[in-house]
Amino acid sequence: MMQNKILLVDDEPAFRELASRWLANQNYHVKTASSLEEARETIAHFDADLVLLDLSMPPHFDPQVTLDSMSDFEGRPVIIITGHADRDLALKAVELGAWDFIAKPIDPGMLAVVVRRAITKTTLERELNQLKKSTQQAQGAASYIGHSASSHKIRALIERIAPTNVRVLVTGPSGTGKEVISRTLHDLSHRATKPFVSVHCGAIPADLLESELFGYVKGAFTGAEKDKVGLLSLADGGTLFLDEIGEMPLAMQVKLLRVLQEGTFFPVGGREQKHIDIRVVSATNADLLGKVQEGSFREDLYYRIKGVNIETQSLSERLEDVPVLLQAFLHRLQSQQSKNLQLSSEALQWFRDQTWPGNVRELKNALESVASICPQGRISMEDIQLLYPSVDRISNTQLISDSSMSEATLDQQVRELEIRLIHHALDKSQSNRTQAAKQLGISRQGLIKKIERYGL
Ligand SMILES: Nc1ncnc2c1ncn2[C@@H]1O[C@H](COP(=O)(O)OP(=O)(O)OP(=O)(O)O)[C@@H](O)[C@H]1O
Repeated sequence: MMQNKILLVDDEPAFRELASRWLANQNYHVKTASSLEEARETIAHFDADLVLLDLSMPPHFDPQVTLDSMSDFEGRPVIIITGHADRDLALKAVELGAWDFIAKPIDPGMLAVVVRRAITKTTLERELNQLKKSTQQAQGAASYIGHSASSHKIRALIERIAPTNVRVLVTGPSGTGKEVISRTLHDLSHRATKPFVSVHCGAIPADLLESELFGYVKGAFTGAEKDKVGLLSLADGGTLFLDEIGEMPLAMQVKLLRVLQEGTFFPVGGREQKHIDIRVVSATNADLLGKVQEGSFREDLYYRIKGVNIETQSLSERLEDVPVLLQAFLHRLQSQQSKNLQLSSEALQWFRDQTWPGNVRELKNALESVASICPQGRISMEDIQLLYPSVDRISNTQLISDSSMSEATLDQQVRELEIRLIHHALDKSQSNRTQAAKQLGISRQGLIKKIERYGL
């Protein structure tokens, strides 16, 4: 059976010796440290399931310093060892996230119970995380939905690069799933159980961005009444998602470059250098190279963040994704609203016929709005017309059954019908021939030939 690992941190040699021998007899693998510094070094290569931490440690013998150091053992339960006089501090430690405390002189029976409970908790949490990870891995990049060749390619790329540490730049129009891609890269990586921290570089005012990212120390500026941990530290071990990176102010770009080069930074007003281990995934809908050329984005930073580039396409260039996206969103809505939702064939056609300049975000919002006002489960054109009063109700089926054609020959009818369908598709796609061809289910070349043949 696998032995659980315990790190015992205490400056009293006799206590270390006795307690570690006793725990080893209980079949735990124990390592000891006599100072906080030694504890930090040990934990770097000894993946302890539990830390037993004396509250008063050299060189400071200041319990507050020990409490501050608890973040070094993050992800593992910490049991505080106290003298009787430290009871209030021990309670404070529990408030700050310690699993429990135990007072000296230690009762071995009590120690056994507290240690076993804490280890059971870590083991269960690890199993749960493992289970989540294997479910996610089994699904692969399925959360990025789409049937088009471009969507298949994106999923394949995500699955290939997610397990690596390579930096990724996701580019493409707004609402095309850049954040979905970034999140999936994280979920399929070995960092999945650590945080995914998303920073919208354009939404945070330039003068606040530095303190938001790097954090600050008490007194760094007016109003800094206590230390604040920045987003970079919160993302430690996980993924930092820099959304709209093209909007990052130039002064901040220099500072970010240093973090990416050295993996270190100073909180605002602080002297203690922080080390972080993050994977950076950035996204933009701007032309970043264009920004480099015009001087508003640093070239060195561009090459630092670029790593692998994943490029999304606008929805109008991959209209074949619309039905499968609708189906997935309907499915999600169904489980949220616990009502059976369906699209009538006319409604489905309407969704397929739109150009969706806001891409998947707009498609999803439109579906959600229409579904929310649909009285029964079946979404019809009446529901759509309530929200989109200018909707053109001419559907392809109606075009085909137009009675004014019934007297003409079959060839003439086909010609008339084709001309009307082509006009309809060109109107809908604002004369974009590629999109119109897709809507009609023919190649672009085929459409151009028909346009020439009919003199349109
Ligand atoms: N391929 C997709 N599969 C599943 N959901 C998608 C897909 N593309 C977009 N979405 C959904 O569309 C919405 C917008 O997606 P997302 O925020 O990832 O786009 P974005 O490209 O990052 O947009 P922006 O550039 O405006 O930040 C979200 O609700 C997301 O779930």
